[in-house]
Amino acid sequence: MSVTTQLEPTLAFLDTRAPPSTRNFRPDASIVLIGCRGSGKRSIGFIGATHLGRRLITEDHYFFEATGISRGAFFQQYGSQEFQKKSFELLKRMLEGNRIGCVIECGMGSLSVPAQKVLLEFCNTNPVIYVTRESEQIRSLLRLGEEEAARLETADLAHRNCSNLEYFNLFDTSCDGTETPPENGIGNVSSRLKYAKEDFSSFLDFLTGQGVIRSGFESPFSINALPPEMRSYTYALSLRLSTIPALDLMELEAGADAVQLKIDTWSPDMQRVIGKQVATIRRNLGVPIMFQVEDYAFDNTHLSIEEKEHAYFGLMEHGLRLAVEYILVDLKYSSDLISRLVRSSGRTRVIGHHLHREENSWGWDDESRMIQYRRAKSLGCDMVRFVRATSKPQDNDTVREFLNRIESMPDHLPVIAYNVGEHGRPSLIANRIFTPVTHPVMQTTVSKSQIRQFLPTAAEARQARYEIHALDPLHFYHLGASVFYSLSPAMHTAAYQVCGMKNDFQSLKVESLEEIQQLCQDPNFGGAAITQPFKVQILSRISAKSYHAKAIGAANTLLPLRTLSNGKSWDQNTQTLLRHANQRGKAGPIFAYYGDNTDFIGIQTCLRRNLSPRNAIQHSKTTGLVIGAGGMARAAIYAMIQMGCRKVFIYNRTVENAENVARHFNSWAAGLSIDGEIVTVLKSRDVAWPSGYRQPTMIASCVPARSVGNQAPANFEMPMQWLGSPTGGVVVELAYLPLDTPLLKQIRRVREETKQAWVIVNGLEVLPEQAIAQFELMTGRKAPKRRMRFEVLQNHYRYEE
Ligand SMILES: O=C1C[C@@](O)(C(=O)O)C[C@@H](O)[C@@H]1O
Repeated sequence: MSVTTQLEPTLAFLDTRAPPSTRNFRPDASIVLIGCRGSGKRSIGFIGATHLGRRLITEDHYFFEATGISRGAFFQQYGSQEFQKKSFELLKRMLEGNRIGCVIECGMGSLSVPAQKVLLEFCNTNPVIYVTRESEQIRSLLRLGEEEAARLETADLAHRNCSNLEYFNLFDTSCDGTETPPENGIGNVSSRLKYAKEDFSSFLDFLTGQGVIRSGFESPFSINALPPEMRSYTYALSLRLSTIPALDLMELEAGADAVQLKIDTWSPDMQRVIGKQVATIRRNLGVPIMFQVEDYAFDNTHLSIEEKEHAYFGLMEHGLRLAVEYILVDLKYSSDLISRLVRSSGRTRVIGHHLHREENSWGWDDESRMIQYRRAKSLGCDMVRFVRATSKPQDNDTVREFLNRIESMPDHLPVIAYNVGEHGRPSLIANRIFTPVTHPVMQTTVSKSQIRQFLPTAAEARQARYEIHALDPLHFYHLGASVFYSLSPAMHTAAYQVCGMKNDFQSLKVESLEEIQQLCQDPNFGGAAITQPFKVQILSRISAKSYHAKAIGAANTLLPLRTLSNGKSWDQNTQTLLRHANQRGKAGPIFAYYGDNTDFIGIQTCLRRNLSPRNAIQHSKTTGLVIGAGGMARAAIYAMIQMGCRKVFIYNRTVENAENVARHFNSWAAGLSIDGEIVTVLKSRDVAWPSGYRQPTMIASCVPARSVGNQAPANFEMPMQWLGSPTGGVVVELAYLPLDTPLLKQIRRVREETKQAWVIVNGLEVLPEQAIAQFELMTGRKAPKRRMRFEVLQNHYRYEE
């Protein structure tokens, strides 16, 4: 094959058309899914519609509704020509009639040429996502022979040209039974597609732009509230595409804020490889991706300069299709090509990249760099990155001067600037945005690149900031009346160690709010996990609360508010709170507190993960049931409401406490103009399930399974008349001492007897999820989730009687 024919897929695309769309869609634009049979579009569509609360339209169903017969039957009855005509007509109508508010799954109709034209046009206004997955998986799912599979794959490629986005539907280990159940030995009907749910939901959050906007307003200390380039000192783990297969990406979590994915090899058909690795990084590390195509990717290709340029921009287009969060474009390319890329970048932020290799120029004083900065800005780049390969230590001093020059300009762009090479480290440590870092695992298992051997790890970079007192060691606590058995210290301490933080975390038994306040006045106080009986009471000592803590009426996370570096104290303004969030990690006098709630996040994460498609939430029909009336019960009710459930029942031994909780939520809901009573009390265990309501499919038990103080253990078992859901549901047990509570034993029994699909989530599954969110609130850094979950499993046996 000649070089030119090899290049065709990339070149043809770039040369003959304008970018397929600007990828700027209105947030409610309908999302269209296309792809071959077996790619998983239907499940993905279902996940997407549930996540966004939209209507799911499938082409097959639409066809059936319109014609009264299935596509197959229509084909049989009217022949191929008539079928093609009808199919096209209906596809067009389905798309054009549903431009907003839906998730649309296209079936086989999208393979015809006229349909692809319509889809291409749709790309101008709507996300059209090509869903693809591992060829072997499609083959085995559809039981195809080699030839048939090859034919399908070739036909499927046409989908790439009539879509503007691409989603690689990574194999989900929660579906094949190879995964150890999370509840370590208690036995479960494991939920399927739990990773796919998380992956595709975050893909959509990015596309619709909902994530950041919502977080900033609702919880200003959440790490999603500010894009990484606006946070202080962020790290980008540098990964080369070709080395990923040799790595266990799960091992690489270490407090990096992004992954810098360097495309270091090239072949004309590598889209699938890149798609798969982008999906793998997302699933394992869950941080934004910075996509960069290296010049040396083309070293062994014998391409001409022009062909390299085409291949480079072909890969960049592919990065945009995968909706990477950041894309780096080399400023050496022509202004035309760069602005074309910027125009089609949608929500992806474009970083103009400028690399200087020469040793003998004027260091960072060189005017050419300012020229490049201005050019990048005028071309519409969102950020600029300057990298200088140097062997002169004095170059580190001039980086700061260069940055000062830029930062003194009005409306300047965020700028990344550092030296690489033997003497580059001080400038890497001083750089504020996306400092490239490596990981200890890569230093040993993957051959070192010349530059990588001089890169710090995220932990080292952070430690260096402690040395110059830019960060202070802080004290964190777990505070409550009976905290002797908490697993929080183990989880948080392990996470500090992984991330190179010099904090400590201890559990302390406290008797009163005064005692809490006294402890938390220390200038080195970093934050506290608050537990019973203080979750509700603590609100009286908190000046600023997240939207969630306010709505729940309880906080489990207490954070200090200190004087800001600009001398200002605080006000309720979100912008001011974001500034406080950006000062995390520094000690100083405390004058007020901020409260948030992560219990609801833990519960919601577990409910979402484990709710089967048959029990997907329907506003008007789904009901929830919460046992208990403490802070955790409030969080459980809120989690269910946040997921779209509009009717939650509550039962508690002391009815009056349940009534207080119900009153709280009902007046909150009235303020949001939600009609009717959202929370209703079940007054006794003997009452029948209220008529007119479906049986609950989401249940959370928030009562201790052991005795607390002089209270007897709840030993709660569910009245059988409340367990009548024919489709089962999810039961979340919040207690984890003992792990196998009377309720869980009962649910397993019921499951055996009735064969109803009840999924059990035990306390050890929720606990790390709330702690992960809490660590992120407390430190502003991505939590090492795997490590925190591992600590729970390692340590809980110590507390079992
Ligand atoms: O309720 C809990 C559990 C917990 O108190 C623990 O036991 O570690 C930690 C709190 O953050 C959380 O809200």
